[in-house]
Amino acid sequence: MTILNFNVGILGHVDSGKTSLAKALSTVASTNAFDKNPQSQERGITLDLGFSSFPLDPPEQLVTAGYDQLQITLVDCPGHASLIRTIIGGAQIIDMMLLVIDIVKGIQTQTAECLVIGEITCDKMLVVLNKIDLIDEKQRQETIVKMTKRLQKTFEKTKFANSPIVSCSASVGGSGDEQISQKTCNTLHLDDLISTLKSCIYIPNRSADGPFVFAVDHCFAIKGQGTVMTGTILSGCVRINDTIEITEQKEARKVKSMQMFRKPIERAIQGDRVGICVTQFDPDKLERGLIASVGVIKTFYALILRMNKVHYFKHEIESRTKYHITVAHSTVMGKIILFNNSDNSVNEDKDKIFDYSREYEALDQYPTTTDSLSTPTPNVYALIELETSVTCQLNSIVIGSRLDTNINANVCRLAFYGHVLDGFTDIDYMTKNEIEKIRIYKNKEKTGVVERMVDIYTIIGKDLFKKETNINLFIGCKVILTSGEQGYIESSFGQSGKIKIRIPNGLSAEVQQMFPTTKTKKQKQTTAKDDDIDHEEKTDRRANNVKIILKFKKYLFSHTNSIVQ
Ligand SMILES: Nc1nc2c(ncn2[C@@H]2O[C@H](COP(=O)(O)OP(=O)(O)OP(=O)(O)O)[C@@H](O)[C@H]2O)c(=O)[nH]1
Repeated sequence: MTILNFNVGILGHVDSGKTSLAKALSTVASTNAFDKNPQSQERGITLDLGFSSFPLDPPEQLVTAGYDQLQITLVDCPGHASLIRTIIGGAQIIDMMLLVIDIVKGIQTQTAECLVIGEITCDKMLVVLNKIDLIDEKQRQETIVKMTKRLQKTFEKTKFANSPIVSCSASVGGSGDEQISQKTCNTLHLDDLISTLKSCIYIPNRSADGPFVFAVDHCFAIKGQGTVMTGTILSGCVRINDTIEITEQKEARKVKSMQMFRKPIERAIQGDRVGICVTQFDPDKLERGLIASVGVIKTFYALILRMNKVHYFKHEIESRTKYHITVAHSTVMGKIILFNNSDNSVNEDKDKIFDYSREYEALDQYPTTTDSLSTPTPNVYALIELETSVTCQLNSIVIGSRLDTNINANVCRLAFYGHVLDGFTDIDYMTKNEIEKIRIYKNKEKTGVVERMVDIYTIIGKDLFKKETNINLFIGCKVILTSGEQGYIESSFGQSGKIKIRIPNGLSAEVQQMFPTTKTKKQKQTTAKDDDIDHEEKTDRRANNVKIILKFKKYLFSHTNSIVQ
């Protein structure tokens, strides 16, 4: 028997009827489905992901592909704005989205955010106009047609143009803890919904190959059995007796038994929703997270992404700004540094990911940082320094958001999205090897002035560095004078950030005229009058302003001092 488990996320604004719809459609509920959590019941809102399922007759193309059963797993996501982290985590495991819209209210703030999450995480959407029972029967059809047209216009601009829109009433009546078997039948048009859903089913990627990675959404103990972790297999396959690693804890355990919606199973593959039972693991140690084949998942302290801006985000994405970074089921703070790929050969080939660790012949070929991103732009990359490490696999979806924005502000809080290309796995990621691993620099320019000439080959420069700058890092760096001469920094001079610059070809006669040479002891014993003149001249000459320009590249990470020219 080959079963395809197809994961359908139910997303939408708070109170649009997502949980009611999940209840109306499902025949099997998993542990936390339908707001069973006591806090959910108290507050009357969904606080966590709820999983439930129902079977469907497999459509023709599935049968042809060798599946004889189709199981739809519904992932009921919370709608409340403050729970967007959970929604993002849930959306990353779905094959298709059901976007629930209250027909009376139309598109609301979280409807729009859910649309963005859907655009980032999945390819198909089915829109459900819910609560049609609230519209007087005489006006119902007309209202449905009007709302459908309005939504079609909105979706035209998204990747979900031409998505089917169905209307229904999911209300099952009664309180939140009501069992499915007790549902009353005041639902409307659910059959239409189910047949449209069926027409949207496609054959998703389901491969048993590759490393086993499993996104855990709940973890609990069962007396006499062990600890059960429920979740969705993101890649690979798992069998009873396989050794798996609970990644954050770095603890390895053997799979004792497995269930898929209460039926024992021996083996499960990518896309399946299963409960995995292990022994001697304290369930309090894991709430959400990843388990995987040993050594597959890494803990990253910094991530490198290929990323893009969310179209609806009203502000610029600014380098050196902090965002909420959601990867897998974690949301942490991270500082983003944007960089561009200046390697033209890659720009031409969209699918080619440039090698940010390669050596380039000329320094201007290195990727360099950009300050901000105001519109969605291809070929933008980001380095994200995380405040708390995250555990994820390469290629995971990352969403950057400003969840601190006032939730009543009616604006999209999702700022950018991308995929993890690489990352730094060691807390000590500033080691030499790691610096070598990623060669991304920002262009810097410093300007100073010539204070005086020591001899025609040597000048003293100032205003280039602060007193506290470690000038040793810049020794040997090339500088250019605005009068045309080239030179290099030979050493620091004194304690106030001044530098001695060597001009191998010597200063031009014109520049020599401009600056007094350093006085010898003898010269210093001049009269006070002479000294006054000299001082006056110095000021005048400095007004001519021969500037010293130092161009260099500073390594991208904020806490490293590595520079190149
Ligand atoms: N009249 C009517 N009420 C509905 C319908 N669907 C849901 N409701 C009611 O709307 C309220 C919210 O329903 P839920 O299913 O909890 O909505 P939700 O979108 O899951 O809510 P959150 O998860 O908290 O965002 C409940 O009182 C439901 O009984 C419907 O089709 N018609």
